[in-house]
Amino acid sequence: MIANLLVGMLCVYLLSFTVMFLLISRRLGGEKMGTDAFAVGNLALGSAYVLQLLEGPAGWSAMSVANHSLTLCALAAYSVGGARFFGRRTPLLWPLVAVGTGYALLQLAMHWAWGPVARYALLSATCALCFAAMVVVLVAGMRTFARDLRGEMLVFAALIGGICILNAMKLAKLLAGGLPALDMDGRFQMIFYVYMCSLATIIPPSIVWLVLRRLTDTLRGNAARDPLTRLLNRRGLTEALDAHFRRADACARLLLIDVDHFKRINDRHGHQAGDAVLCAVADVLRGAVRKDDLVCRMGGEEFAAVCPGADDATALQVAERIRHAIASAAMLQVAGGETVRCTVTVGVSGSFDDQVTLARAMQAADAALYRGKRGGRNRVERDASAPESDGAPMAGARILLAAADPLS
Ligand SMILES: Nc1nc2c(ncn2[C@@H]2O[C@H](COP(=O)(O)OP(=O)(O)OP(=O)(O)O)[C@@H](O)[C@H]2O)c(=O)[nH]1
Repeated sequence: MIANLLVGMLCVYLLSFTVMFLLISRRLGGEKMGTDAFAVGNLALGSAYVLQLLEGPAGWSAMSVANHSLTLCALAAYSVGGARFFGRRTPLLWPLVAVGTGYALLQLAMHWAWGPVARYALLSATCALCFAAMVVVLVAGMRTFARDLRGEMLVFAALIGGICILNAMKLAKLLAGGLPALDMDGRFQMIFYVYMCSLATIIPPSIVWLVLRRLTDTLRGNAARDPLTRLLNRRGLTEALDAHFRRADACARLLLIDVDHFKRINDRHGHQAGDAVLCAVADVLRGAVRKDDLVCRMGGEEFAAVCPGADDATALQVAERIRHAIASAAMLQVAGGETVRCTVTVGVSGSFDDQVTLARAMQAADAALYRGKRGGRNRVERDASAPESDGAPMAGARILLAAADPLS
């Protein structure tokens, strides 16, 4: 009686979360993060338990065969949901049809060859194996595809490990005592369904939490990135620098990088070509800086690179590397075979070590950049007010570099 009540509660949990997952997946539109598959999984498992309530004591009936097949389909749907959550394009419909039909035929064969106990034992053994495989995938995922969700994967692995053990115990009981082991008033079935109810209470909201976490991470990432080039934007740079200054008190230097005569590229080749050139510049910048440097699009055709821990000499080297890399790169091939090239002028600040001194560094780099523009473009200028420290090899306040301007 109590076990039947628990199964009834299970049906309510599972079916209400079916609706919840469906609503979330509709709301998410394109990137559903597996919520559609989780809805199908819950629907299949909820329906299986409804059939179990309707079919009465364990035995042979079409309802029981459908119940076992739906249970297996639910496991397949949850696996597909998990794979989709982690970005794998996994089909849902044909695996479910294959699992459902294949398992129904297998049940018939088992029942015909070895009788009803074998059919129930097959379900417990298959479930135990599937859950064990899920635990292995979750634990492996903690080191590979789900490194950012270690805690969550551990909790899922522990919960699923529990139901795996209970299924293995059910198998042992069935093999030892036959169908009476599945008596719904027995102690074991009570424990089994209390555990299942706990799982149904904990796992679906945890999946909703995972989806929420992914969404907020994506939103935060989008708010911190420039949509055209996917470089950090000003806000992303400020946040990244906050995090850097919290971790280390080493100073940094700022490079302001402005594409020369960018308006001419737009005017000559169109705004779309201009956008493509900005993306190509962003790619060159990514490749020209060191691993720990931050690259950002400040807006328009202006970019910035922050070099944490760099002294004057290093910052100037990075600036010159960037200038040279951009000047030598073919940015875009336009109709008629013409190659679009561009140059940049770079203003290098003195050192800064927090947000307040960053604002000053920004002004100084901007002033240096302005001088570079007035001085003919395609060059690196350093902050004239900053003392030449750290053995910087610059003799004067500025370096003027190969100034052949391909656009002038
Ligand atoms: N294609 C494209 N153009 C942009 C974007 N943002 C700003 N621009 C254009 O960039 C041009 C910047 O022009 P200016 O500020 O005169 O600078 P410039 O032509 O690069 O000249 P100097 O900086 O003095 O060398 C303007 O024509 C803007 O419309 C963008 O996202 N895409």
